Amino acid sequence: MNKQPIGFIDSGVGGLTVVKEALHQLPAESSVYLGDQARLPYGPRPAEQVQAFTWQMVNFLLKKHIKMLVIACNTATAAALPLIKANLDIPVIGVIKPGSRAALKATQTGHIGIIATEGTVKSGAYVKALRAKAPKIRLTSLAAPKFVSLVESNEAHSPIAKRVVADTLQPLLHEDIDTLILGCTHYPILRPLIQNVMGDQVTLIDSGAETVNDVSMLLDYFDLANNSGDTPTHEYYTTGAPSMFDELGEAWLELTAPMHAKHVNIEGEADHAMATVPEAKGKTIVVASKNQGKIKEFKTMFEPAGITVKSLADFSSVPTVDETGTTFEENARQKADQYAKDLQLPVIADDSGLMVDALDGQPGIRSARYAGDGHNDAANNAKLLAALADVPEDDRTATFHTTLVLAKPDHPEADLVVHGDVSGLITAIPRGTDGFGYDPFFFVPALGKTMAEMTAEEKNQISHRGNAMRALEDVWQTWLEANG
Ligand SMILES: O=c1nc[nH]c2c1ncn2[C@H]1C[C@H](O)[C@@H](COP(=O)(O)OP(=O)(O)OP(=O)(O)O)O1
Ligand SMILES: [Mg+2]
Repeated sequence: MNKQPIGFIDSGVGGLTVVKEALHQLPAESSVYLGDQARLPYGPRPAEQVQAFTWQMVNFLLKKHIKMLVIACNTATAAALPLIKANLDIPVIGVIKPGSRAALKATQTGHIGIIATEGTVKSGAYVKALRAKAPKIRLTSLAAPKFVSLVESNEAHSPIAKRVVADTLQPLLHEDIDTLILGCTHYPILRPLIQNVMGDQVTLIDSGAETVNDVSMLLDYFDLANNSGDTPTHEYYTTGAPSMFDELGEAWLELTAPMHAKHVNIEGEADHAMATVPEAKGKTIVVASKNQGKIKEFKTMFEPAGITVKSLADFSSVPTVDETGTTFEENARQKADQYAKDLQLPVIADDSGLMVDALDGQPGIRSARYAGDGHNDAANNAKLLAALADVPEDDRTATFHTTLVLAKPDHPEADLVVHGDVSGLITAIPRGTDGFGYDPFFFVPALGKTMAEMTAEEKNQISHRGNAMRALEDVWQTWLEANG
């Protein structure tokens, strides 16, 4: 789960056709949009220049901490997608492959038309993408260079637009194409005119809208979707005049509130890949644990800050540290100090457990070994249920506790130590399938759920581990930085 925005770039307002579909299909996602209207159109420009301009847009959006980049412009996708993809460590999506896929799905006759800017047509990107999947497919490409300026000058509904669209598409009418790819994200704004000229028998493919299917799938695949429940935010930037952008944007996105795009100058941005992108990149912390449930939770907490999280699973030869202490803190310190020494890396250790009031605080520091040595959540849970069999619902109060110790190699005196708790009730029947350990039995009244019924984010918001991390606030980042 990730609340950061998705970034969209285009030469102008065309990419808003992709945003429109994203608002519809992915209403929980935040977005940041940049249109390079000052340097539009991109279509007639040499590929090297489109690459340089695209990098400037990308470098601007990276500072907005985007979690994914959509190149919502066919010309930029054709010129720069592989380059940008190879240099960023966030998912990067172009509009050409999704459009091609949808066209192959739609065609019955096996003859597809493509209208696009000169740059896109010249690149052969659609032909390549379509032939890679269907070598024998018949393709007819046509450059429609005037369409972009019609849209950008807000002429899409004028009689001039009607004439230009009819004249431009003339050569396609003698072809027996049954599917036409709108290979520029500006073109869907002219869709009714294009459909009218081509006739109802021709299926129009909106490359940008198709792209949102890929965005949606990749959010799931990389576990990046925003399921925080927070209201999403949408920011719009243009290198041109915001008033024009707002007018076109509000109409196209059918916004009820004013748009307020901001003007930006991106000419000072690097026109190539930056050596270092997000801050804190390259910082690594080792979760000194073998418990996959804990490791996953720490990843959710650290990774949005650009920290690489490793665990003992990545260092199979490191000797196991026994928990011989009599308190959570002693155990957490033992684990943190020894693993930091052995690995010569900064580590975070967690010693945690469940304290049930009706059992005088048991199983406590023995939570992992409650039903005997070895880690067996099922046996531990079974023993807990048996121990509470005669305890009425209201008396089944309990507390989860954690002590976290962050240790630097060979400097135990500099350890950071924090504690966190959460109270709840032990249920008589397990509920939910997420989480780990005692989660299916730990009911949190405030949320009306057991911890195994919560998303990772929900659990972090209220859990002992989340509370302990919050107690460290920004300190841990400075601490980690100082580790070199
Ligand atoms: O959020 C939690 N949700 C459910 N159960 C939890 C949680 N937090 C701790 N627990 C349970 C698991 C284990 O039975 C014991 C911790 O024992 P503890 O020694 O700290 O961890 P562990 O042996 O599983 O892994 P390791 O020592 O490698 O970090 O408390
Ligand atoms: Mg343990």
